[in-house]
Amino acid sequence: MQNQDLDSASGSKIRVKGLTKQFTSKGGTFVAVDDVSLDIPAGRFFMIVGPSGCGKTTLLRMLAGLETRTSGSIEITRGDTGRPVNSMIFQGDSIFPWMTVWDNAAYGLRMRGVPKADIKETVGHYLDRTGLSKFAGSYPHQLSGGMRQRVSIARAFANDPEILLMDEPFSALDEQNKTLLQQELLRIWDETKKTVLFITHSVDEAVTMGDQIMVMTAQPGRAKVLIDVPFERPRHVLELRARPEYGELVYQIWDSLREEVQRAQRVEE
Ligand SMILES: Nc1ncnc2c1ncn2[C@@H]1O[C@H](COP(=O)(O)OP(=O)(O)OP(=O)(O)O)[C@@H](O)[C@H]1O
Repeated sequence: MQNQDLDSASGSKIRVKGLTKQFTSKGGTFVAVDDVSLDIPAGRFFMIVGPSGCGKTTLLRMLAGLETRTSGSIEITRGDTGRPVNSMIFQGDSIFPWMTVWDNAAYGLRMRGVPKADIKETVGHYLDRTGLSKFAGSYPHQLSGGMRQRVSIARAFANDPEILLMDEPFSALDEQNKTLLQQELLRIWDETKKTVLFITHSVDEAVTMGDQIMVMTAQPGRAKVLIDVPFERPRHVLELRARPEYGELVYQIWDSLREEVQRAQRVEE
């Protein structure tokens, strides 16, 4: 099933209605994502938090067109510029191990036949913004995990998609690297204001990065609550986390998430 194009006059970048996904396994049929509806305007940094197994990745994969949907609709606004609809960044390595940093970052643009001079300018810009210029000729195995995720970020932004889909991109990183990459992503995002859907397990990450947070229920994954994040941009990660209002919002979201995490644990037991 193809995702449909959305009329740009509607003001929505992504509109999802009644999205549902059932999987069938040996044990029978179960509902992974249940009747999720979303209306996300262009330029929103939209976060999805929920307990393990609640269908976050399945939801993102349906938006990326990598997973069919059982019912419901997905509409995404597209310009007529030939840009890709989406770029994805995963938790693990989403870059090609046999390509240099430069070639990884340039991949999407080359595939689209973008003129060489434009590729040079765009890739040079994003390698600079991610601190990778010196490593342009390196291969992924020569880089740390944090640097490999920077390559993914550079590639995704260089690709200039309509929307960016991120599935726990920093969850495998240590705390220091995670904080650094969150700050870098915020800085790069501020320049482009792309529409982002970002999955995380971390309430802190959701509040630090997002404009709006959807908390999902334990399986079957439904939209439990939508919470606006009122903090101004540009954001400084550490300064933001020191603010009392930040702690209050984290607490409020945890309150909503706690019973879902407990419910998910009971399902697993
Ligand atoms: N291809 C598949 N076939 C059968 N079941 C699947 C498939 N993909 C996912 N599932 C199941 O659907 C449910 C939701 O999975 P999903 O990966 O979307 O959850 P998640 O919220 O992203 O989990 P986590 O936070 O642990 O990554 C899980 O029970 C998972 O086992």
